Amino acid sequence: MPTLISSRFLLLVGESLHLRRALATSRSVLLHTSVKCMSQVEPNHGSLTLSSIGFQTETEAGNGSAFNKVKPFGSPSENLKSKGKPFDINEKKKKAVRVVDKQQIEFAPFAAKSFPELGLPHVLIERLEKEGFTVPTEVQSAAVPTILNNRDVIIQSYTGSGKTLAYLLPILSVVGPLREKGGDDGDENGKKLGIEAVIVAPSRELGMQIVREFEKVLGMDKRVVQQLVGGANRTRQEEALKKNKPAIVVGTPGRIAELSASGKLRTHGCRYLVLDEVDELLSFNFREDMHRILEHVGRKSSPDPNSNAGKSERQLIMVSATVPFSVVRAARSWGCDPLLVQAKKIVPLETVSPSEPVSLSRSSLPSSAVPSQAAIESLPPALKHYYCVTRLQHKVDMLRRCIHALDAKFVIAFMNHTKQLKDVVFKLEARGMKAVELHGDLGKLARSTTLKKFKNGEVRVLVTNELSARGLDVAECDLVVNLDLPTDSIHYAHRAGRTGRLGRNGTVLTICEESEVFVVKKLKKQLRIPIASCDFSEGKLLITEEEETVSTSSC
Ligand SMILES: Nc1ncnc2c1ncn2[C@@H]1O[C@H](COP(=O)(O)OP(=O)(O)OP(=O)(O)O)[C@@H](O)[C@H]1O
Repeated sequence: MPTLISSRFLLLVGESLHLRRALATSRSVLLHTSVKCMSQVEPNHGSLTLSSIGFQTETEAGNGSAFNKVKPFGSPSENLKSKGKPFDINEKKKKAVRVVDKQQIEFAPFAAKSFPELGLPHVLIERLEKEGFTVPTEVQSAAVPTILNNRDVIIQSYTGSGKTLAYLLPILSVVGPLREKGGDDGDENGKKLGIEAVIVAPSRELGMQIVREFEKVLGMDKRVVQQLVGGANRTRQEEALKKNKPAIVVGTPGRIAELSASGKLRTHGCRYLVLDEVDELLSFNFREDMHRILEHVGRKSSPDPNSNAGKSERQLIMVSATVPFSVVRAARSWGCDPLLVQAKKIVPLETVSPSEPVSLSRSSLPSSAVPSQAAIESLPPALKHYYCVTRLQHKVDMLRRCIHALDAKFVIAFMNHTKQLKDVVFKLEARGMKAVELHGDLGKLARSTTLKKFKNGEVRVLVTNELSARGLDVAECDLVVNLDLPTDSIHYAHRAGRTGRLGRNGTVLTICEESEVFVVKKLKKQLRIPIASCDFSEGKLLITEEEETVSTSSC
């Protein structure tokens, strides 16, 4: 349904882009060579510097074995080996019991290229090194040069693969104090250029997280980036815009549209418009605000409303782990000859058809598989998926037993209804497990304090709703639990993606009632992943059901 609505919205918003198309044709020749080179790059995990990204290797942990040789129980490869084995129901509960190892790295998504090879300014590379970013991820390696080539893009790669830096770095190469010509953030005459990049995200948390990522790279002058999220004091944001004259603003659709309509935020001369979690931004809720943003950001007003002459060269960057066809259609409508950029592939959007929204390698898929195709693409490869069955009233107890059995340290538990979160927190706390609730009804301050407590390890379990399913980046999160079933495979994938970030291992457990097992089996089929049935007994994870065949023929 949201997809349908979004597409209708797109048709309404449709705009002519003759000017940009003409310009893009000329520059596409330039791009061709680089795209060709990039698509030949093979990943080389040997170039990864683990210590630079804060991983602890098995060797460091005293195990003595190389981290990349570890194949933990239930890993995708191991589970696939069992495919086709007949499942003997009598063998139930007799399976070997193994404690799942913590935070191992199964598959690190790092590219063979280095940051200097991507064409970034020297001063920016120095900053990255200072912050411990030494090796770009595959999607960064593909996206950075493409964006630097002025192309409109959709960036699609699985959750936790570094999509934020993939657009942030090329923007900072052109905008702000680390840009190519260095010096200050003004033009040649030292005059401020106004807002040059607008980044839109669907939630305050995600907006704030993006600002932090910018600040991590910028380091020094925090006034370059201004946060414009809803729920925060609007007058203060207006004052900061006036005083600091930021080059980049990051915010939620409502607040950006509101400030734009009131004339306090002038974005007509803006060069970049980024839509992060674009599929979510296309939902009905954001329709009017997004309409305003798309019509005004980077659009110079012209005396003749039918003329494109006054329109500026805004570059459109759309980002998400899940790219359904509605996003492809949106990009075609708003962008100028956009490209689809994935970890190892860059293709023109024109070549993407409705039956194969983002993956050209899976062209044999029937159109009935399309809705879950976007979700399949978004799942980090190193996740392990389980489900266990219990009665409704025992779900929290099962959650607690699971946390103990896996010795999980950073747990995100998802529920569907805000009202129930408090009750779960209360039950966990009553059993001595520190927990906290996070949802949209909390004020901005309460939300950021809660997140801080979770991130710094003060609380072990974050009990939350769909609000946290997208974008939330807590590197150490080692367990995601569905206390309520997600509504579909896309929601499952985004929830699951809160763990297994940047190649780390992670576990996803769905706790359901007997009557809901068929939904889990449906998810398993749609996502083409093994979701093993399990139980928790004597502090251990027990696999209670052999994996059924998981079709990978088209993957
Ligand atoms: N090249 C890199 N080296 C080390 N760490 C990196 C690199 N790129 C990104 N990271 C870190 O990886 C984490 C995940 O990145 P990010 O949040 O951008 O992922 P994502 O693909 O946008 O995930 P999601 O789809 O869930 O929003 C962040 O903490 C980020 O700082």
